[in-house]
Amino acid sequence: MAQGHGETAAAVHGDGIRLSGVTRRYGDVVAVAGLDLAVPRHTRLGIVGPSGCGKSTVLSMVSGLENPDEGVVEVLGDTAPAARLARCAWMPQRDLLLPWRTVLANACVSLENRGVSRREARERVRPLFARFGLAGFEDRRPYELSGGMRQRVSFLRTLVADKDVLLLDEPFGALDSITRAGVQDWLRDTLDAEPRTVVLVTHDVEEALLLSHEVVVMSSRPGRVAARLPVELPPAGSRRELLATPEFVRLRDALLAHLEG
Ligand SMILES: Nc1ncnc2c1ncn2[C@@H]1O[C@H](COP(=O)(O)OP(=O)(O)OP(=O)(O)O)[C@@H](O)[C@H]1O
Repeated sequence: MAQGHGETAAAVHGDGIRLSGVTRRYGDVVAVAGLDLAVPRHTRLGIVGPSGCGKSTVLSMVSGLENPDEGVVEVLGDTAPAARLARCAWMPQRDLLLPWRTVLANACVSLENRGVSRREARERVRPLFARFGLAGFEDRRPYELSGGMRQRVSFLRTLVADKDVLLLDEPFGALDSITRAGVQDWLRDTLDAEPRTVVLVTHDVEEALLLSHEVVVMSSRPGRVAARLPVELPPAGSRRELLATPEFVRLRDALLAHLEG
C-alpha cells in the first residue's frame, strides 16, 4: 500500500471530475487550451506549472464559477454550473477567517450558510476540534492562533461544508516552511481517513507529491497537460525518511525536469 494514501487509491469508483477538450479565453488571452483532465472519485490530483498557466482557471471552471468557452467540465456526473458549485468546497491561500467571530463560530460558517441553525452547527462542529488539534481554542479569535492553526480552522470549515470535491488553491502558500510541513502531514492523514475528490494547485513540488495520487504538470500559457506522474510511494516511518526514499527522489527529479523543460 502506498505511503499515506490509505485505501483511497484502491477504492476508486464512480464518477469524479472530468475536463474534456477545455479551452478558456479572457479576451485575447487564451488561458487554457484543449485541456483534458480526469480525477477519479476520492482521489487527489496535484497541478503544478508556471505562473499564469491557468491553474486557478481550472479550479474556477471545476467549481462552476467560470465556464469553458469550448469543451466540457463534469463534476460527479453534473455539467451544469450550479450543480458543479453545489458539489465543491474551495479552500483559498489565505484563511479568510472572520476576525470578529470566535474560532468555533468561524468553523460553523459553512453550515450556517446552508441554513443549519447556529446552535445545531456548534453542536456538530465542536466535537471535531480535538481531531483538528484545536481543542481549547473554540472561544478564541483568529488573531490569537498561529498561522498553521488558522489554516486548520479554515480546512475544518471547508470539510464540514460536506462537499465531495475539495479545491485547494495554494492552501499553505502563506505559511512558513516548518508550519507548512506539519500541516501537509496532517492534511494527508486527514484526507486518508476521510477521502474526498481533491484538486490541489501548488507551486511546491514536494507538497504536490506528498498530498496527491497523481500530479500533472501544465505547460506555460495556454495551459495544457505537459506531463502526468502517478505517485506511488513506499511505506516510510517519518516524513524525512519518505522524502529520502529512491521513489520520492525519482518523482521529485522527474517533476522538476518537466517544470524546467
Ligand atoms: N478574470 C480574468 N480576466 C482576464 N485575464 C485573466 C482572468 N483570470 C485569469 N486571467 C489570465 O489567464 C491566465 C491564467 O491565469 P490563472 O490565474 O489561471 O493562472 P495560474 O496558473 O493560476 O497563475 P499563478 O500560478 O500565478 O497563480 C493569466 O494570463 C491571467 O492573467
